[in-house]
Amino acid sequence: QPKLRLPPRPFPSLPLLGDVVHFREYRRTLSLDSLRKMLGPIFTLYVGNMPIIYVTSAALAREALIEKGALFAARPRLPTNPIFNKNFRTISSATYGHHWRIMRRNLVQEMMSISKIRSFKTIRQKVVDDLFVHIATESRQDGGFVSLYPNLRMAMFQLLLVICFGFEFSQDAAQQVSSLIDEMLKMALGSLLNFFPLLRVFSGNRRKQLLPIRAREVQMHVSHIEKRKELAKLGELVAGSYLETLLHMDAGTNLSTEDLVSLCTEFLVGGIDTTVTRFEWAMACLIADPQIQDKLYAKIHDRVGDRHVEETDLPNLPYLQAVVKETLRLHPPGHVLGDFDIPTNAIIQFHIVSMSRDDTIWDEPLKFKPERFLVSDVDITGTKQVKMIPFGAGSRICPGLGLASIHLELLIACLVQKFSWTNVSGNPLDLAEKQVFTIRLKTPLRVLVQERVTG
Ligand code: HEM
Repeated sequence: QPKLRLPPRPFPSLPLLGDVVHFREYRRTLSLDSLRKMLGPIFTLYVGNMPIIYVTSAALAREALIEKGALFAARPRLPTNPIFNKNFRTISSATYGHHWRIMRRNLVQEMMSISKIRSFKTIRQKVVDDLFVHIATESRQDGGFVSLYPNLRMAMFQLLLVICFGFEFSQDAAQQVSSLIDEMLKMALGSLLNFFPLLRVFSGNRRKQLLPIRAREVQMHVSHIEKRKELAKLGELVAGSYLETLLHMDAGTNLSTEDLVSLCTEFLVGGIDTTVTRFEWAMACLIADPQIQDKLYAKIHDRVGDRHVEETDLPNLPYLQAVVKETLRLHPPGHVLGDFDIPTNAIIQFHIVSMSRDDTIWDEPLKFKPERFLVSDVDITGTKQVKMIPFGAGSRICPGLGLASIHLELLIACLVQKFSWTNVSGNPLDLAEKQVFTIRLKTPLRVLVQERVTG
């Protein structure tokens, strides 16, 4: 192999191990941020014999993702991927090519149009009403306290399962899907096999662990597909589900039952944890700064009065939209965006928090300040400029952006309108982060809620 001219690196790495022995040191003293200050906006770290190139500047991200988008639209074929993604047939794992294009087009055109998103309004309202009941019941039973994350996650499962399969799930059935997806995510993420080719002699063991989980996933979703068939005969389906669009796709697409299973799981994984954890961050920031929470409540009240917030109110609530954007800026779902194949065996990662917390772009970048979005119009898709790209940018930008924005805005508006949220621990709210698929709060929110008196 010709010697690569790679971006600078902090240490000479050890044979076979790469920089891995330095990782504890990085974590203790050298954050990626300090490496950026030391080495510049692009640098290389080695894990095993694989170079990982970190891009931390908005300008370089724009050049790569927008100006040279096609080059960065590929995805690496990591050895842990094929089982859960059915040989790279899902949208997120597919190679940039024909299959990816038609599957993505189906998702965007058939599920993400404004009219389609609105068509699920009734089910969203029902999920919000059920959530109110759960929160009120839990707070009565627990001295006014509520654990937000589990309530929110269950609500989001109930919602996305209907949009995905076209019928309502009982709490138990939704819980079963949620537990299996948790198990899959734990097994699929962060495998050392991806980075240390020598360890691949052990990949047989890993397959043995993954295959039974995959078998349960297939069995579970096949039973959902069968149930959908039965309900269709009885005329009892919610029209327009994701599964329905997949079943109506051109026969030339050749989707097998296993493909359908993987695509439905992808829809749920893509749409649930990303949104729920952003929601938890938003609430944490509103609780940590009661003045912002009060201001948001007042803006909602000014606009809608004592009736419930409805989806048609959302475009008229700019401060709510600013709260959502500020949450996505300060707490995007991951610190790095995707792994992109570039020539040779290198992986390139876009370190998106470096951009959205960059003090040359943002005034007081670490402060939660929704007002910043009221004075300037920031494009969060990266099309006009890259300042923050929580949904990615370029050809592989998140296709669920519109749906996720409605879910976040609606849930925050409804919960802030209905309840006031307080931290009564006497200590400042702990906003430390941890990564579990997405970045979430290390200490889950358990806070005091009080129903607001209206009228
Ligand atoms: C707050 C919520 C969400 C955030 C922050 C988010 C963020 C992201 C990000 C950063 C990517 C990777 C982009 C890349 O690799 O360049 C992505 C991809 C994707 N997301 Fe989302 N997402 C959210 C909600 C959703 C929803 C609601 C759905 C669908 C129901 C969804 C489906 C997908 C899919 C299918 C991909 C793969 C796209 C491709 O590779 O072409 N996401 N998302």
